[in-house]
Amino acid sequence: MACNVSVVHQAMASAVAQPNKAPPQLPCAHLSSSSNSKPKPFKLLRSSQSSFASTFSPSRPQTLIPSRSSKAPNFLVVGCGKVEPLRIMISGAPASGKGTQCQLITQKYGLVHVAAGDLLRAEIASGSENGRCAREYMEQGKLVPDEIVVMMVKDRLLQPDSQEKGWLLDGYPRSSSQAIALKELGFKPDLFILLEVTEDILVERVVGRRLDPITGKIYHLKYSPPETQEIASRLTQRFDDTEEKVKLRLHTHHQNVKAVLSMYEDITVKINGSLAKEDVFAEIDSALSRLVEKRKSTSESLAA
Ligand SMILES: Nc1ncnc2c1ncn2[C@@H]1O[C@H](COP(=O)(O)OP(=O)(O)O)[C@@H](O)[C@H]1O
Repeated sequence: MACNVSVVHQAMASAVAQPNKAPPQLPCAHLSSSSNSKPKPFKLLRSSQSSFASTFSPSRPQTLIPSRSSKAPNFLVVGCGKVEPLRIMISGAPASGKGTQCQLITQKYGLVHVAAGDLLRAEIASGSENGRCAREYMEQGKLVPDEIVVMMVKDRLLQPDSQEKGWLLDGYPRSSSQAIALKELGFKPDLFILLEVTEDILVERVVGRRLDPITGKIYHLKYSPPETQEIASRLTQRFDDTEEKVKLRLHTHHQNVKAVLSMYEDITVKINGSLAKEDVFAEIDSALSRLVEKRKSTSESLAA
C-alpha cells in the first residue's frame, strides 16, 4: 500500500517530488529516494526562506566569549549582541563511530546532537505515515526521500536549544540535494568531519552492535560487552543492523559521499575512524580547538 502523500509537508512535496524516478519496488512510490535520483536544486517557499533568513546574518563583526548557558567550553562568537555558536557536521559510513564521537563532542563542546537516523527512528516509533514510509526505505538501506528528511532536520535545527547552544549534525546531508537544501535554508556549517573506516571493520562493528533501551548506551557484543547479565538480557538490535542490510547501507554511502564532500571541501577534516575511540576523539578535538582558536584570533583582530 502506498503512503498517503498528504502527510508530507506541502512545501517540500511541491518543491522536490519526482514521482517518475521512484524505484518501483518501494511502497512509498510517490516519493523519490535521493540515492536513486539525480540531485535537484531544492526550492523553498518564499515565506519560510525569508523568516529563516532573518534569524541569520553571517557577516557581522564578531567577538568571542565563553558560553554562559553550559559548563562546556564551547566558545561562542557574538556579533552586535547576537550569539553565534558552533555548527558542526559529522559524516561517515554506518558504524564508523559517529554516535560515540558525537557523545564525546557534545560532552565537551555543549552542542546539541541532531542525528538524522534518530529523528527518523522517532518518527517510526510515533506510528506516523511519514515514519511508515521512512521505514520502507531504511529496511532496504536506501536514503529516505528528501521530502521527509529535510523538513525533519530543519525543524530540529530551528529548535531554541540548537539555536542557542549550536549543533552537531550527524548523518545529514547524505546527498548533494540535501546539502543544497540546507544551504538554501540558510544553515552554514563551520566544519565537516568525515570518519574513515575500512569496510571489514564496519561490517563487524554493525553486526555486533546492541543498544540498551533504558540507558541509551551502545554496546558491542565482542568489543564492548554489557557489564551485567541484567543489561545483556534487555539489549536490542537495530532492525537494519544485519550483515545483509549493512552492505546495502554501505553501498548507498559510497554512492553519495563524494558528492557531499565536494560541497564542503574547504571545511572538511578527514579522520581515521579505525583507531581507538579516544584517539579518534583526540583528532576531532584538536580540529575543533583549532577552529575555536581561529575564531578567537579573527575576533581579536576585528576588535583591535
Ligand atoms: N540524511 C538522511 N537522508 C536519508 N535517509 C537517511 C538519512 N539519515 C539516515 N537515513 C536513513 O536512516 C538509516 C539509518 O541511519 P543512521 O541511524 O544514521 O545509521 P547509519 O549511518 O549507521 O546508516 C539509513 O540507512 C537511511 O535509510
